[in-house]
Amino acid sequence: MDMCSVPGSTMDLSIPGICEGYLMKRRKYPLKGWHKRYFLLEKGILKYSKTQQDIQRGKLHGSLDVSLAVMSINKKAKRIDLDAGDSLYHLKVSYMITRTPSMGRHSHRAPSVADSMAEYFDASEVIVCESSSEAEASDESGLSDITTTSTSEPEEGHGECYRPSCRRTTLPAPGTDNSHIGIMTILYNNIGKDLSRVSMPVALNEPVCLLQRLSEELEYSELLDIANHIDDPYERMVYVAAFSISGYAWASWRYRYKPFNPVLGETYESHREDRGFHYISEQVSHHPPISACHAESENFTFWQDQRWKNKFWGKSVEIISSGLVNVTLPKYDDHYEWNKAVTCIHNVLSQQRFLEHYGEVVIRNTKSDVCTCKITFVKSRYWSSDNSKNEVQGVVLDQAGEVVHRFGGLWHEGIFCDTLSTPKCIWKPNVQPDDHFQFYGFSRYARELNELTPELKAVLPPTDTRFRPDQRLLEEGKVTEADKKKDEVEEKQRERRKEMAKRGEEHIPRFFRKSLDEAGREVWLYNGTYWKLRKDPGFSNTKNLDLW
Ligand SMILES: CC(C)CCC[C@@H](C)[C@H]1CC[C@H]2[C@@H]3CC=C4C[C@@H](O)CC[C@]4(C)[C@H]3CC[C@]12C
Repeated sequence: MDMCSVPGSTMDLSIPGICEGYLMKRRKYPLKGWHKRYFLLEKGILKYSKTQQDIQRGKLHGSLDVSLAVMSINKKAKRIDLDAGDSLYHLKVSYMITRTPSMGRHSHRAPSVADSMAEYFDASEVIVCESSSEAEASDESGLSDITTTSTSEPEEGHGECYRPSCRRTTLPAPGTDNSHIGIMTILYNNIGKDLSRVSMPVALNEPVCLLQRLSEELEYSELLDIANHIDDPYERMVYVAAFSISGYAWASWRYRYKPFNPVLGETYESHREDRGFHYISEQVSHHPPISACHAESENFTFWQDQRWKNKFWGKSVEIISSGLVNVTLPKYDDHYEWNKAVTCIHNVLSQQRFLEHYGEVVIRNTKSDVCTCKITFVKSRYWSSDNSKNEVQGVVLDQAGEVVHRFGGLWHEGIFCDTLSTPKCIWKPNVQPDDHFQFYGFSRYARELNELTPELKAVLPPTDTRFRPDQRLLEEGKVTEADKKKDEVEEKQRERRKEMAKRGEEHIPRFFRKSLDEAGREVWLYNGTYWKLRKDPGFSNTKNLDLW
């Protein structure tokens, strides 16, 4: 693609001239499509605006230092991808002219697709929602309405204890510093390989696995308990939406370690009497990795199968999940389903790493079309101040598409809705423990996930993550031993696969079965046997997989 050629020889080492002209720039997530922008590349700095006049007037929409970005050319799509670490750009050529300082301006413009496309303003790309300011989301006065079970103080003198306060509040050992580990080197040594097959040093791990992380999406299950008692369908939707957003809050603290990949057949249960639900999950496929889960309570059922793809852009990784989340509320016979936002690990190779969610999440009630909900996780603009970070905005729409409720806030700070009869904060994350940095950025809830009490030990199947030895060693701070064990666990998994292949057998998950949903998508559904078997005859009396 001859985008910018300085007349003369290819060996011309003189300072390149200014390149300028119109390019098509992919619109910010989630708004698909392209819009035309005027770009100017001078001394390695790429600036852009809506028009040439705007550039001249210094009215920039953005600028970036190309020498610090990773550029990749997608010939087939005729696209240039620029990963600046803090943000990702996708550009397409429509027409570009070259101007060297000595040349006059060639301001001819070729007709292009750009002309036929609708014009959009960057600023109006997001739904403007008055109620979503940071100030309001963190307005203490509005917060008294939230009911949280997890922050309530324990009652004194309580006999049998399953209150959150009786669970452990810290981990046996703090996390070790892993900043010295060269992820670059690991990647270079594995060029061309499927990264999910590359064994990473355990020091990059946190002592929970993806099945446990999936269960963290239920940390704010009280929002569903509330939703199951709201007669008004629009208001009910607001609470379901807040629940879907609450599952993203961990990202502002959990960017330094990666969870363990569950081995095929690994299970994880979470029996939360204090919260009124029981959760079961299983790794049902290894390549591609798929984790299925199912939770039940008096007030809701919750299930999903998590499958995702990674896109590495040079500095950042985008994680695109394809499974849908499902929630039913028995009182109103509702069945909600929604997609997931994209999670981006910015600057994945460096210490400036941070996570961002963006994209549009649509919640539908498959049992009724009274209302739908659209949530936008706003992609932050790198040139704007920090307060646009982590913004999320949503609307509940009626059948005619009219807005009934608006809500918004920041996914790491809280969600406020001012269209309810009493405007209020719908959700606010629990306060992080003071020492969270030392302990992998774990919330109180996350610290409880891998706890193995004697009572649990007696009833869990041996495939439960809590028995996974390498993860346990890491939790205890024994990194060297954990590393060795991790190799063994992975080797054992490979052996098992080989054996099965030899026998021509296919792995059959134990608690989930493959099925098709109404839209014909492949889904994994709970087969209803886990809690029954646990009770009778008990997992110590059943045949279980030997995973480690
Ligand atoms: C190189 C390493 C140490 C950097 C840390 C990477 C961390 C931040 C990455 C590794 C694996 C990632 C997870 C992989 C899969 C999913 C499922 C998706 O539906 C939501 C995001 C989520 C939960 C990702 C969040 C970010 C994550 C935890």
